[in-house]
Amino acid sequence: MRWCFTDNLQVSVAADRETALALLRRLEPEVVTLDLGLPPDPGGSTEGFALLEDILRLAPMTKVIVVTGREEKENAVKAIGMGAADFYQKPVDADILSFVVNRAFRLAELEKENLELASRDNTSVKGIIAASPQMLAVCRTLEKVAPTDITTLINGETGTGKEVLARALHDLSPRAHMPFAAINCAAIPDNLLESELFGYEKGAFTGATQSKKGKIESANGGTLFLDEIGDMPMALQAKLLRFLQERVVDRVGSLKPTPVDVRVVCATHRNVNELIQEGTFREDLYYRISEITLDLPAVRDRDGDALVIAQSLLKSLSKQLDRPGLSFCDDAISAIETYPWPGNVREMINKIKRSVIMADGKRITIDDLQLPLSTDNTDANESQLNLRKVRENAERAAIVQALRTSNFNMAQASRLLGVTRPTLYNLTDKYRINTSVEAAES
Ligand SMILES: Nc1ncnc2c1ncn2[C@@H]1O[C@H](COP(=O)(O)OP(=O)(O)OP(=O)(O)O)[C@@H](O)[C@H]1O
Repeated sequence: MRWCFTDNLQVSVAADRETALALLRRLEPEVVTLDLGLPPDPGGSTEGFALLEDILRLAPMTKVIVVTGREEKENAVKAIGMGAADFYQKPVDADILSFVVNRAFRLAELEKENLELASRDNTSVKGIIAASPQMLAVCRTLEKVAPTDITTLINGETGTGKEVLARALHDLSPRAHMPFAAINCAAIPDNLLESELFGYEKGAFTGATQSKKGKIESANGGTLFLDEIGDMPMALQAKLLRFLQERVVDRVGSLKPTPVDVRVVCATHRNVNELIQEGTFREDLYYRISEITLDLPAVRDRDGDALVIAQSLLKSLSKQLDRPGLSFCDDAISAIETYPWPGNVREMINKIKRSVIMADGKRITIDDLQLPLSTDNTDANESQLNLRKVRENAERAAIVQALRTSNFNMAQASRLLGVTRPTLYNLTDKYRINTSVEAAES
């Protein structure tokens, strides 16, 4: 088969599964052509499929082209289903095979470029510090939803940033220059919520000496944020539903409906489906408010975000409290990474504020943070492609850890790692490590 390919391709040939895997580990080929008929089952396909599975497990980016016999359409379909990039039927035709192989190289190249772009990607949503894939996905959805007028429901535990997200939806919308009015439905007594939301006319009740606009009207042209919508009393839910359907408000004590143009964003930490089952939330209202739902993950479910948010909060809070030059000690870093943060970002703000005030020296300890000592010993030993990958992963992890420990100070991090600053810059370029906390904040 060697002669099918042009001189600019390096071709290595393996006659069995073991040799093929050894070559895969040593050479990390971008493209593999795989004949399913391998010994000890040259007439069948079991060994070929086993090898396909091994290759895709060890090096999932490899483009595998399965070479099958003329009558083996089923095998070709099965291989593609397992993750092969393409298939090719024997007998070998040099032109067609080199075309298929070149196409696979192009695909590999495009995927690599894509991955690079994605790894550079970061949230650019104002007020949201995040670097985890989970939050970046939320931010991408938010950017798509923001310019529309669609009624959006944000679900998330307390302190996850639902209000921050609602403001971002407003700021990224054409309504950004108009008002953003927020009301917390759980914080206002039931008997006052109606007049707060819908406003009232003079004389509507004792003490109503003047008419007053409600929150809905004050958001006219902009965005109305209804926080803790799950806590809205049933009687008001009917009135809100009418507003959402007809886009007019009836002030308390008025017979004349007023048209209002607002985009509505709601949020809750409660499970609305359960509330519907219990009979405390109207199902028809739920469908109205959840044209799109955004599920905000808890901090513990965002890979790597806890420390990124903590470092950024430390920076802003130490500035605010006039305690410059503070950083977390190693134990504190591990504790931040492993603590489950039940109160999410709000709890983080409180704990870090306390630690900034309490720290005796320049290093913040777990006691300052009032966090338990981490007992985590991660690094589940996954099968890795080869020693170079193991080294690279370890090297990358050590650099990231040193940068975090030194609060992204390159000079300090290079001292911790025992390398020169230019070497550290080369390494962060090589592993495309973001060297500024600000990049995750912007
Ligand atoms: N990703 C984030 N980056 C930076 N700050 C954040 C982030 N998420 C939340 N915050 C901050 O955490 C605090 C709590 O956020 P927010 O009030 O939006 O949470 P919430 O989910 O609406 O909480 P609740 O359910 O209790 O109303 C705010 O001070 C907010 O600025």
